Amino acid sequence: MQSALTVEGVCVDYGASRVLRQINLTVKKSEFVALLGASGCGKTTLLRAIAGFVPVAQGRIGVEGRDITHAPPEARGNAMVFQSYALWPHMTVARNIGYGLKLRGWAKARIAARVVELLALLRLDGLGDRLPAQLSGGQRQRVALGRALAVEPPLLLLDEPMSNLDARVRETLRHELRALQRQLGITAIHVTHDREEAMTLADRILLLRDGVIAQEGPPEALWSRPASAYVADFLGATNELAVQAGGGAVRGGAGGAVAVALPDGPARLLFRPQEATVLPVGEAPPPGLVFEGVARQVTYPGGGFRVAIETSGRQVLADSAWSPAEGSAVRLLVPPAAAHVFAATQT
Ligand SMILES: Nc1ncnc2c1ncn2[C@@H]1O[C@H](COP(=O)(O)OP(=O)(O)OP(=O)(O)O)[C@@H](O)[C@H]1O
Repeated sequence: MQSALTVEGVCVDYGASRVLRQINLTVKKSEFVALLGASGCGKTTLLRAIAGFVPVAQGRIGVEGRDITHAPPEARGNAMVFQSYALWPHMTVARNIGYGLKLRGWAKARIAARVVELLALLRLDGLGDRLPAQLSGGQRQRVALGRALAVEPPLLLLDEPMSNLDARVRETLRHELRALQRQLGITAIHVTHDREEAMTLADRILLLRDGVIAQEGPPEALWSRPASAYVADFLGATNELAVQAGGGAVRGGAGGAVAVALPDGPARLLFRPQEATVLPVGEAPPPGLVFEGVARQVTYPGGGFRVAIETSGRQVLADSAWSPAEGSAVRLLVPPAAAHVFAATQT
């Protein structure tokens, strides 16, 4: 099947500095791809290159088989939704949504019917006559989405569309957007620096680091099989300990079976606090990497305890069903599936 979007070996420069290097991306029809990464990694630049606002220094961009590498933005047919909504302030909601259709020469009655349909789809029924200033942030962003969807673009480009909204509205809109995208079979590229947003919305995540792809794949793959310590850390494995084959870490489980394969030489172990456990010293540990440590601080964020453990000269966090006394000896268990191990030489 023809791809909705192909990005091949794309490089982008701002003056003398290259901010995107050799980016390859193929997006299937109806697929939702999130461009994720830390501030300055180049995700907005990539979206803007796809939209046609930023010239491509090298490589090729194709939409539905057409080469659009050098086409002006208006000739690409994409729709874009911005962080700032960018609605016409003097136009009603209905006129904002119908604007693109009017430009395409649709008859009034046909536009009106389509607008009613979109208002219902976006849960904006009855708000068609309001001005943007008379709406909440979440409603404004739905109008912006409606305006973008009205023209049934081959590609919907979303540039941090939820970052101006408060956490609860963002979460609701996230689920609505996902449902809408599935229902309408829209192909979308979504820029975000919010890991959870990317995980919830996307079929596939492209994680960028300093202008190159750090890893690409479905959310579960990045989460459970990060390709590097950088990706693991970005996806929440913020605890780090040094390990060595045959060194500091004790293997747990029956007969001390090797539960986690360690590379030769020094290695970095990364893991998420919520996937580690705290055990009393006397208890035989289940399989995993086990570290002897001291509980330094115990907090109760809700649902269970979170313990700061000092081990091997470092402090790490782990969740715990029980509350160890501060200053007492404990064991930290990192189960096999939670242990992300990388050679220390890798960056
Ligand atoms: N117009 C510009 N001129 C020169 N350099 C730019 C320009 N726009 C962005 N940059 C630089 O290009 C790099 C990538 O920027 P980009 O905006 O794509 O990052 P981003 O991942 O979207 O970050 P953020 O999440 O902060 O928006 C950064 O180092 C940035 O400083």
